[in-house]
Amino acid sequence: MLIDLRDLHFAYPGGAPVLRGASLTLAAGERLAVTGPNGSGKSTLLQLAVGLIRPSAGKVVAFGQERRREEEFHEVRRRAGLVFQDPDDQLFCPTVAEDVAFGPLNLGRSRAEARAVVEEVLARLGIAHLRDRVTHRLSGGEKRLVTLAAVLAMEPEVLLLDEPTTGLDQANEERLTALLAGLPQAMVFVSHDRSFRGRLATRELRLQEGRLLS
Ligand SMILES: Nc1ncnc2c1ncn2[C@@H]1O[C@H](COP(=O)(O)OP(=O)(O)OP(=O)(O)O)[C@@H](O)[C@H]1O
Repeated sequence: MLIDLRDLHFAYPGGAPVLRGASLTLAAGERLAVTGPNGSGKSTLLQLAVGLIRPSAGKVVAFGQERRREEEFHEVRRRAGLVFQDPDDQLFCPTVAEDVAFGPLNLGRSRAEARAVVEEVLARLGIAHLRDRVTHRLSGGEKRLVTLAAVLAMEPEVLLLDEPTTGLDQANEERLTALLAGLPQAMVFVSHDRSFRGRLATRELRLQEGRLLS
């Protein structure tokens, strides 16, 4: 099992419980869709999986080990790439090329290697033309594709995607669906888009009243 979330409980400070015994497993080769009403805790679940927040009860097991401390989650975040729901939470460099190169450079790749990865990933996503653009001036859909490029550039073993098609036009949604369907990585993706889920998911879970139901 790549990711194994066991009986997670979670509430934001001062808030009502969001998760009340949520469990999920992700095996190699799976593309698991998570659905559920607005505010049901789907983004919260992805953030728990990579340790950006910690459960009040339950276990996060990732890549064969239980993860509790911050250092234990560093490895999880290297191996499982999270694409945030809001691209502005993810992009922080002046230009697209710098944002996409940041991960590979941080993982110890040389400048030349990082540049090659940037070119390759941008081409795969059909956004080579955005390479030298100023990130914060991109459109919503363009930003989303750049966040995906930034995560794919790190070649994670698992992808965690929070509403990856929001803001994409039909052509880009088609391209993204084909790209994701062709990737070898297991993924968990949150999506309200039924047709996208239908085309990509190998399994679907619904988050309701704090628990995941199949
Ligand atoms: N940082 C935070 N502090 C306090 N409450 C939060 C925070 N983030 C989310 N919440 C609340 O926790 C609940 C779950 O939020 P979450 O974003 O996980 O839902 P979601 O299922 O992803 O929703 P959507 O489909 O609208 O994206 C919501 O009620 C939300 O308002």
